[in-house]
Amino acid sequence: MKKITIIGSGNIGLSLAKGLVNKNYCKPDDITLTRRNLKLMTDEVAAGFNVSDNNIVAIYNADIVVLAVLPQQLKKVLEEIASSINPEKQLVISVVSGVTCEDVRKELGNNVQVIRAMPNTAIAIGQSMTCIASDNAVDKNIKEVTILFETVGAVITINEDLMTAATALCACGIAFFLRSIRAASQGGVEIGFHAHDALKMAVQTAKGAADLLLLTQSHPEGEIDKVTSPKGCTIAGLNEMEHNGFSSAFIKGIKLSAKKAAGLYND
Ligand SMILES: NC(=O)C1=CN([C@@H]2O[C@H](COP(=O)(O)OP(=O)(O)OC[C@H]3O[C@@H](n4cnc5c(N)ncnc54)[C@H](OP(=O)(O)O)[C@@H]3O)[C@@H](O)[C@H]2O)C=CC1
Ligand SMILES: O=C(O)[C@@H]1CCC=N1
Repeated sequence: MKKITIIGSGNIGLSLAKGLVNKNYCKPDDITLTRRNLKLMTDEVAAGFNVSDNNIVAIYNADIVVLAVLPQQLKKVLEEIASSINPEKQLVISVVSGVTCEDVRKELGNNVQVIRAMPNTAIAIGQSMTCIASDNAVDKNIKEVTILFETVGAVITINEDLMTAATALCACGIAFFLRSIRAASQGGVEIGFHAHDALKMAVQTAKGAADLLLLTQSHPEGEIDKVTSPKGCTIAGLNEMEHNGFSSAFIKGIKLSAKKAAGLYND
């Protein structure tokens, strides 16, 4: 089994580690997690992961090195590990937003194979939408990374210049859908349900909507047409939402996130 070192064990680094173990891609002992504040890793130690606050030592035996620190923290990490990476044996995966494969190679060396991956936090339960891209990785490595991320969700390979768009739509996107579920539950409370019931009803309704599209490959508007009875209450609510800018707000939010994602490295 390949050894994986994840540099930066925050929200997405940990979600990835947990997802890979939950889906039996590897055992906790195959994964080394790093962060500076090791005191916050007691749960991960108890779960059997290797932990370290020394990135150089942590990557020594790794086949795959995953970069999962904030964009603003990356340069320091790359400078630190540059002379310890072995381009012949080690593959680098970066999930860092707004940082190109070339940016990573500028610090690590031109012969290092770098693949960018953009997952979302549903990776912890094997339900990520992950986009991957590379400008220099060989097919064998792309395939290996595809298989890794397919064990924890769906994967699409895209051109690298679409990576910030993928960040907005999928990685940030999960927050947008979560907020819409929260908003639906708040509406539910106002029309008479207790909060926990309203949330459960909103969550299952959202899941049903997503599964309808996934399982039948139908178009959202086709499914909406089936709900909106003439002169009915659905079209009344839907049109009220649109008059208040629902679709427009969503689209504008995604566009702003994509713009912001592109500039994070030098922020
Ligand atoms: N959150 C998300 O949903 C997604 C995030 N991303 C990208 O993933 C990256 C991480 O995001 P996120 O997990 O949210 O951020 P977090 O702040 O939650 O995690 C970053 C982690 O990096 C650690 N860290 C910082 N500096 C170092 C260092 N020098 N060596 C080792 N570890 C270090 C921090 O711990 P400590 O301070 O203890 O060192 C922290 O645990 C970002 O680039 C983000 O753009 C991509 C897709 C989705
Ligand atoms: O908000 C962020 O910047 C990160 C990148 C994608 C999801 N979270």
